[in-house]
Amino acid sequence: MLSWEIMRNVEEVITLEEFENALKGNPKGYVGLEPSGRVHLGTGLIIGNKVKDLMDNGVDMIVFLADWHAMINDKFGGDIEKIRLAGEYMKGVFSALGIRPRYIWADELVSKKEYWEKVIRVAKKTTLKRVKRAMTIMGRKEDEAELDSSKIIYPFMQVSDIFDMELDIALGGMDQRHAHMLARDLADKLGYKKPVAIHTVLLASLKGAGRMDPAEAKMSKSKEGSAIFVEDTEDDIRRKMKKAFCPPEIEGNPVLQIAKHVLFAYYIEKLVIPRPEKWGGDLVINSYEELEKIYGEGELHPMDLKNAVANELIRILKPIRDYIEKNDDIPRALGWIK
Ligand SMILES: Nc1ncnc2c1ncn2[C@@H]1O[C@H](COP(=O)(O)OP(=O)(O)OP(=O)(O)O)[C@@H](O)[C@H]1O
Ligand SMILES: N[C@@H](Cc1ccc(O)cc1)C(=O)O
Repeated sequence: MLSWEIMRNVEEVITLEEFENALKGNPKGYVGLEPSGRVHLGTGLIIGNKVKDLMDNGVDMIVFLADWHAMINDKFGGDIEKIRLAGEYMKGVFSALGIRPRYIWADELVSKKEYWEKVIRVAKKTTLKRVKRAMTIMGRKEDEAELDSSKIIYPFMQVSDIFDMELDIALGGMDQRHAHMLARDLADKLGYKKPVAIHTVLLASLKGAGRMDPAEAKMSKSKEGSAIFVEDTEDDIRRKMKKAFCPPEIEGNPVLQIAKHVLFAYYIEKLVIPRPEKWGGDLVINSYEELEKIYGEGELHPMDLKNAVANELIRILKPIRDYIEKNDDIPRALGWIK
């Protein structure tokens, strides 16, 4: 039986049976990150905490710092030195969050001839149409390879990373499923280990998702105003929350999503909504389900919800802010703080 902890925030597992079997051995899993900049709630607290859940269940977890992939994807204008600094910074942030996995840089894999053999073998078994469709794993649309065809190589590399590290488990948000499905389809054909794919929910942009595809409307560091970063100051968090989209509906409400997938999933058992005595005094909500019910019935004002969520985020993220204040050399070198 899979525990609640291991399944929280997981949208799909392919397949559950393979996952249960893998956990009986000493499975090796990974999640890949482009060390391309700052860490937001999605990467830090949804993915980061899932890495920890898997480690707590005996999975040898690797955080793969995809420096070469970030170069292909034009992060820091393709400046590999800055990308490496950003990777070192991410390690520090994860450690401050209490997440201490093993780290492997893509640079270690690409230095081997056998790695490039895998890239070619994967490409030989993949149609151009399928690899173009897979470009959403790098936050790009199909036609973005028209002017820069190096982008076509990226999905082949991501699949080859999985094969090269002989992984049992590949973790990522729902936006990574094209890579994992391709790896699963090709594993048997090419004689490599077939990974179990675990996909987490995607936190929506603070601006709201509307009817957009969840992968396109996700909280992302590349989309201005969409994200709360784990190192945001108290003022940043309050300002962003104030502006956040918070409709009366539950569906597609980014503030409720943070309450559900970050706060109640990992950090709190009750949410206290501070309210003046004349409006009934503080409201104590004992579960996410209760919050959804009260909010859905219009019994809780969006502004009160936003304030309560902001208060909790400020408290949870305090260790990260303390860490950054003491270790600001990389953010300074990268020009994030002056
Ligand atoms: N909003 C989100 N909610 C949950 N997980 C996310 C979210 N955004 C990204 N992830 C996951 O975090 C991992 C790292 O993603 P990535 O580095 O692309 O994040 P990002 O900040 O959105 O980057 P970029 O904006 O440059 O595409 C991936 O597994 C991805 O699925
Ligand atoms: N495509 C992932 C990063 C990644 C790179 C290489 C991998 O092997 C895995 C993941 C992202 O954009 O977040």
